[in-house]
Amino acid sequence: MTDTTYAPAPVVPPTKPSRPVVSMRDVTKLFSNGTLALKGMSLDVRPGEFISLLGPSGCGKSTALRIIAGLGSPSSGTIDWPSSPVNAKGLPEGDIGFVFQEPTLMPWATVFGNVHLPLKLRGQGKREARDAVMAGLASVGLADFADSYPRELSGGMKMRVSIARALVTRPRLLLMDEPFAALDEITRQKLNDDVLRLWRETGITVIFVTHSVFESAFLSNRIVVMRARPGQVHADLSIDNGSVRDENYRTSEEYRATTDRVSRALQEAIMMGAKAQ
Ligand SMILES: Nc1ncnc2c1ncn2[C@@H]1O[C@H](COP(=O)(O)OP(=O)(O)OP(=O)(O)O)[C@@H](O)[C@H]1O
Repeated sequence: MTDTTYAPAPVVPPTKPSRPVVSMRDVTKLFSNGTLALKGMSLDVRPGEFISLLGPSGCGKSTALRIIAGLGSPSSGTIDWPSSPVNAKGLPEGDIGFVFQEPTLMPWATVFGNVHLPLKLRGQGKREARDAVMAGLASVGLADFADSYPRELSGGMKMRVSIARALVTRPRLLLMDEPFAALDEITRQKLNDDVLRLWRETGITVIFVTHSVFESAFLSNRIVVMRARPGQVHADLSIDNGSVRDENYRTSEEYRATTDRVSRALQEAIMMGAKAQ
C-alpha cells in the first residue's frame, strides 16, 4: 500500500463579481421620424474590457454609443452605470471620455489649450492643470507639441490630441466612435498600437465602434456584432486569446483565424439585415 499524500488544494480567493461599468437592458430607440434604430439591445460591459461594436452602416452602433455616453436616451428599456457617480439627471458625471471620428479641436487654441479644456470646465486653471495636461500629452507622444496649433499637426497627431483630451479627466470608460476611419492604414495601425498601450497602462474600459473586422479583431477582447433593421446584437464574441497584440500578432495564424470568425459573424449579420429589408 502506498502512502499517498495529497498537496492541499490551492486557496483561491473568492472573486467578487465586479459590477458592470455599463448595463443596457432591452434598449429600444425610435427616432421621431419613425426610424427604429435599436430594438431590444442588452449589454453588460465589465470593468477593463475592450469591446468593439462592429456592424454594417446604419445598424445603430453610434446610437448605442450615444446612449451609453448619456448623450441620448432610450425610447424604452434602461441604461445604467452601476459603478459611476451619477448627477441629478441620473447621468454619469465626468466618468466617460468620448473620441469622435473628427478630432473636433478648437483651431484657435494650442494643443495644450485643447487638452486643458475638460479640466478648465471643472474649474482648474492652467497652472493647476499643467501636470495632468502634460502627462496626457506625453502618453500620446506629443509632449513637444504643447504650444503648437491644430493646423500645424497631421491627421494622426490631431487624433492623438483628441485622445489625450478624452483621457485627461481620468475617466473610467472611454467611448470611441470610428476614431481612425479617416486615417491612412499606417497611421491607423500606429494609433491602434497606442490605444492598446493606453488601455493596458490605465486599465480603462473601452467601447470602440468600427466597420473594420481587422481593427476589431486586433484591438478587442470582446466583439459585439450588430445587425440592422432594426439595430440589434447579432453575436457577442469573446476574443480573449491571451496573445500579445503586437506586430507579430498581425501576421499570426491566430489573428487570421480570429478575423475569419469575426468576418463570418459579420456576413451573417449583413445577410439577416438584408432579409429584414
Ligand atoms: N437623429 C436621428 N434622427 C433620425 N434617424 C437617425 C438619427 N440618428 C441616426 N438615425 C438613423 O438610425 C439608424 C442607426 O444610425 P447609427 O448612426 O446609429 O448607425 P451606425 O451603425 O452608427 O451607422 P454608420 O456605421 O453608418 O455610422 C440609421 O438608419 C440612421 O439613419
